[in-house]
Amino acid sequence: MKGLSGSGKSTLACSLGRELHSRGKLSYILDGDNLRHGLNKDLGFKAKDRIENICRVGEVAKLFADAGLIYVASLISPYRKDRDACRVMLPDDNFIEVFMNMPLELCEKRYAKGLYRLARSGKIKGFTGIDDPYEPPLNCEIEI
Ligand SMILES: Nc1ncnc2c1ncn2[C@@H]1O[C@H](COP(=O)(O)OS(=O)(=O)O)[C@@H](OP(=O)(O)O)[C@H]1O
Ligand SMILES: Nc1ncnc2c1ncn2[C@@H]1O[C@H](COP(=O)(O)OP(=O)(O)O)[C@@H](O)[C@H]1O
Repeated sequence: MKGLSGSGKSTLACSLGRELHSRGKLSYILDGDNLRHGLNKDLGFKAKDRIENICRVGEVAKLFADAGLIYVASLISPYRKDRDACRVMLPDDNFIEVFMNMPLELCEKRYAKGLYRLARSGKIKGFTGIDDPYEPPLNCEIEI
């Protein structure tokens, strides 16, 4: 799942995880926001750190896929180049890119964490969708 904050990535990832569980499939959700508390806690939001973040999640996803698990990666993943690098890293039938194509205004309205407000007022710099870019995918399998 890729998309702006508030686009519904985590919500959909959780629903999918529950559905897979109910069908007896072993799955794991790799949520960007959560991984940033552990595996990726040394990373910030400058382009270089986001690239490293996405690369690491791609590597973990590869391990999960090798172990026969279904992974659901839920990250903003704003740069096309890094998403495409993950696509190359993972076998074709293991990679379904889902783009949560929600208008920024709707994301901003739904987002409960208050970060858009801080970004709008300049208290947070480099917030995706406000003063950091989001490059929409050109070749995703699913667009919502
Ligand atoms: N500057 C800036 N830009 C974007 N997002 C920010 C920023 N600072 C903190 N946050 C919080 O981090 C969450 C996104 O982390 P990700 O790992 O998915 O981002 S990325 O893929 O590396 O771009 C994101 O949460 P969700 O999008 O709701 O998961 C934000 O809560
Ligand atoms: N399909 C939907 N319709 C209405 N509200 C939604 C939908 N999906 C998510 N939400 C709500 O929008 C907010 C942001 O969703 P979330 O999954 O946390 O987004 P993200 O992980 O992309 O930041 C949450 O309050 C969530 O309950």
